[in-house]
Amino acid sequence: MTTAPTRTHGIDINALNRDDKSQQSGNIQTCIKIENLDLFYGEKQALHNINMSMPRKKVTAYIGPSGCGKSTLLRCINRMNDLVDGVSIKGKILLDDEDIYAKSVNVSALRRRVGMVFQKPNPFPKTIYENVAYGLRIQGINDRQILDEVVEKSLRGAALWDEVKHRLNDNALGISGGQQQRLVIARAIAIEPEVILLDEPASALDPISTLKIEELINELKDKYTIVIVTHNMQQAARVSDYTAFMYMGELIEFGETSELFTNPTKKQTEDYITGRYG
Ligand SMILES: Nc1ncnc2c1ncn2[C@@H]1O[C@H](COP(=O)(O)OP(=O)(O)OP(=O)(O)O)[C@@H](O)[C@H]1O
Repeated sequence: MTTAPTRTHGIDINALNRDDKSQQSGNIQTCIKIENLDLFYGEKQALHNINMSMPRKKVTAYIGPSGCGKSTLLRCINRMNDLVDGVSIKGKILLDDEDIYAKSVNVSALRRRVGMVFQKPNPFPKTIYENVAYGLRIQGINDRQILDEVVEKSLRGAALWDEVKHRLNDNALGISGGQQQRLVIARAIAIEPEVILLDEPASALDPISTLKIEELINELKDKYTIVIVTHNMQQAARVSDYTAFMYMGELIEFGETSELFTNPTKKQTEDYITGRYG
């Protein structure tokens, strides 16, 4: 009889993020479905026929070597690539069964449903309070009581409240990088999105701040569908339920993180996770 190994390819299998309850129930709903997606920057094709279904209230990680298209694919989910000159996109992305590239879609409304956090924390040069209240204010909500409640709830949701509750009127640029990144997450959740896109959210942070972001991701997935781009395979293994491995603009393999890291079906995936290239 063989015993399952506890470490494979440098990844601690026991540390893999597992959600036994939902897997046992088999009750996994799709939140985002990508169908036959091609993306071109001018003449150059950066994404080739991507197909995947990302489950609701789970964390999906995109991994792969530099330049393979992870950020490009992530940015398609809230149409951030629309802002890049010369981009053309074919195929579909369905959010709750609605094509987000349909002509009728209001892109601002889409971006309220699909929040995004970037690699480098980007708080506005305003107070901590006003950073979190920002999304409500631009919707015309100025009622102090409502704003107070949302600011507190969002900062608590981003695991930052206790650290900043006495300095809400301080400039957000004066807090640490790790705190700024949690503040940006608080700003994103204040408008109650359905999906949160995280583009290497911890790569500019120290190990303790990184750990806090990872713990936060674990808490946030109770409420939100999360997609994270990471260079760090250990991080993907720790925080995600599903992992997509990309290579040269193609989706090579997508599946449960615990499976993909321990039992990849494609040789390219195995080569990457064992450090043979990338
Ligand atoms: N705005 C742009 N204009 C032209 N080409 C671009 C643009 N953004 C990305 N690319 C190209 O598209 C390909 C995919 O880039 P992308 O940034 O999505 O990869 P990535 O996997 O996220 O890389 P990294 O891990 O280095 O951030 C690369 O060849 C890149 O040079």
